[in-house]
Amino acid sequence: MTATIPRSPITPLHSQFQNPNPTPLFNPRLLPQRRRGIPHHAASSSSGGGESNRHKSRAIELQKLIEDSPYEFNSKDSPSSLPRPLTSALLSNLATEGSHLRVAYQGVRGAYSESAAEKAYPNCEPVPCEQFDTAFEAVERWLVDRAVLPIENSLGGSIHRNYDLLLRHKLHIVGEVKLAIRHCLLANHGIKIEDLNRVLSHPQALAQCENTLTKLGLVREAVDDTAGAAKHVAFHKLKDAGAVASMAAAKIYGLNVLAQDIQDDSDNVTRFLMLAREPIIPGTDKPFKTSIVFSLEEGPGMLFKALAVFAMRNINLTKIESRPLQKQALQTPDGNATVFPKYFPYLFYVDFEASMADERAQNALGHLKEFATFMRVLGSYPADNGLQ
Ligand SMILES: O=C(O)C(=O)C[C@]1(C(=O)O)C=C[C@@H](O)C=C1
Repeated sequence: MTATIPRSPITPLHSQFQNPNPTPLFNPRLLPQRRRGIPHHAASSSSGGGESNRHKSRAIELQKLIEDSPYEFNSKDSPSSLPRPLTSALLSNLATEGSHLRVAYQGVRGAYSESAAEKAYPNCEPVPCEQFDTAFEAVERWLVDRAVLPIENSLGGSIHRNYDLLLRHKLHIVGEVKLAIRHCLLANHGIKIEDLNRVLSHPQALAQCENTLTKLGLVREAVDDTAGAAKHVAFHKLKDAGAVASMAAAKIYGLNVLAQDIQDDSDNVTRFLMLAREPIIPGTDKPFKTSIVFSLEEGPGMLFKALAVFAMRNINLTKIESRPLQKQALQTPDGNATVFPKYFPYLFYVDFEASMADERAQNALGHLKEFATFMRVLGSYPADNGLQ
């Protein structure tokens, strides 16, 4: 059963954006060229100018970054201070520098995804979105600069919707961030655990607390996000319902914490992807991961053959996910009956531990392309090895 959650006071972005042609928050192509000896291609992607103050200050920030960059030189400089090429370190700093970035996440204030956005881009402005699709669309339409979305959880598994959306949209994975998820059981003040009949939360959160909720005999009700559940319980002053959400959500919505760390395993980690309109330049200066999606002809040993392109180059795979290609039912020519194919066609999503700048990765993908019916690189990005 899905409860209806009232809108946040700061209304989250929803899919039907009002302005069909929103002004880009920062479109490098619209900015004037750099004046002080910066090579054309560097200047065109980094200097300032814009309409709003926010836009201007963003441009100034980026201008300053370029001024501090190894490209800075003037005609009186000695040869040793001639421009040095951009390094991947500089570019990935640009990519992870959070100040003034607007970052879309799914949910309302207090959602784990908001914490993930703040962890990925410190000092960013997190922008709540109603659905995952909305966050993808917000980046594509320049309403925000990045999106941070959950992709898998150590207890609940994959967030399939986001795998499907990665393919449907043209965004690039520019990073990953892992967040420890510690769920609390929240209720209005004065309510005891014994008073509760039901509990509201995001389906992933409910799944991650399966054992505790079963022991308590609570009926689960799925809603869009954990913080939205907390908000609903507080807003409607519910007496028979609690919410599974974060400690942050308890504070924001003024709820009491009835139980802490109710997830089935104390090591509960969600991995989030950082998405942008442009890819980052892959480096080899730190551990990188690459995410791809491909499909194969039906036949014996095809997947084995596909995975062997990595094994034979000693490339470690960190994740494989298969998703049905969404045309499982075929109409007959008369349009009346439905023919089911003998096999469901599948898409395979694979993450591996190598940068696209690594020759082994290029060779592996070149090899895979020889027999894959479709292949796309979703992104090559620094690995988050912080939470293991
Ligand atoms: O509901 C939230 O707070 C979310 O950020 C969503 C979400 C998810 O989709 O997996 C994120 C992290 C947790 O695993 C539980 C829920």
